[in-house]
Amino acid sequence: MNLSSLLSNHFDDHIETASRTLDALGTPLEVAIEVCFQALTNGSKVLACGNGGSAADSQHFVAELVGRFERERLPLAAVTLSADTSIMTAVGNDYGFDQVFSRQVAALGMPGDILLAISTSGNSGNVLQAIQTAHEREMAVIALTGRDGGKIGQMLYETDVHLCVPHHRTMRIQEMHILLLHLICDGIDALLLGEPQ
Ligand SMILES: O=C(CO)[C@@H](O)[C@H](O)[C@H](O)[C@H](O)COP(=O)(O)O
Ligand SMILES: [Zn+2]
Repeated sequence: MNLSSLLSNHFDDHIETASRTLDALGTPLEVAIEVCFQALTNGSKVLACGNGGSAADSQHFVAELVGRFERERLPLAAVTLSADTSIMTAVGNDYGFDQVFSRQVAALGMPGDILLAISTSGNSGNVLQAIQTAHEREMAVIALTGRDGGKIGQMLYETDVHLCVPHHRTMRIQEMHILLLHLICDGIDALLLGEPQ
């Protein structure tokens, strides 16, 4: 086992994937920033969800909106749907795991709000149900996926934003997702505060 070549292959693949992601997703990423900016400055909010590493990513993103990213600004309205263990266990236990996010979207989501849905496969049942409920609530959806976008890619509306990372490995897709989420934060700050000095 040559660890050094294993690691260097990862770095090479990461860099190459970042470049392909910019080519593939630069335009929809700009749209995602505009959609978030419009909603957050119009009194609407972002609800974010995902499983496993994507649950952590949704919390990370929400923390940067409610707290701050790099510069001082007003707090922005965002809630993660994967952090409340009482809701997760009660809804999971009483209604099924597929409803742990959709139930919260039904409770909190208003027309004009945004659902930020994260799934590397695009096939997690609870994320699919959250998107369906968001559509019923007249919310816009920003979906972060990978591979071929899975079932999420097939259920999004034209007005939604799909950021599908062009890679097949979960780890690499997640690495690009956190980059995309940081760039959404930076883009929102640029629209709110102007270009960084
Ligand atoms: O972080 C990782 C793997 O890097 C895992 O925790 C991963 O997020 C979990 O297996 C998720 O359940 C995968 O769900 P999804 O991305 O396919 O929606
Ligand atoms: Zn992981």
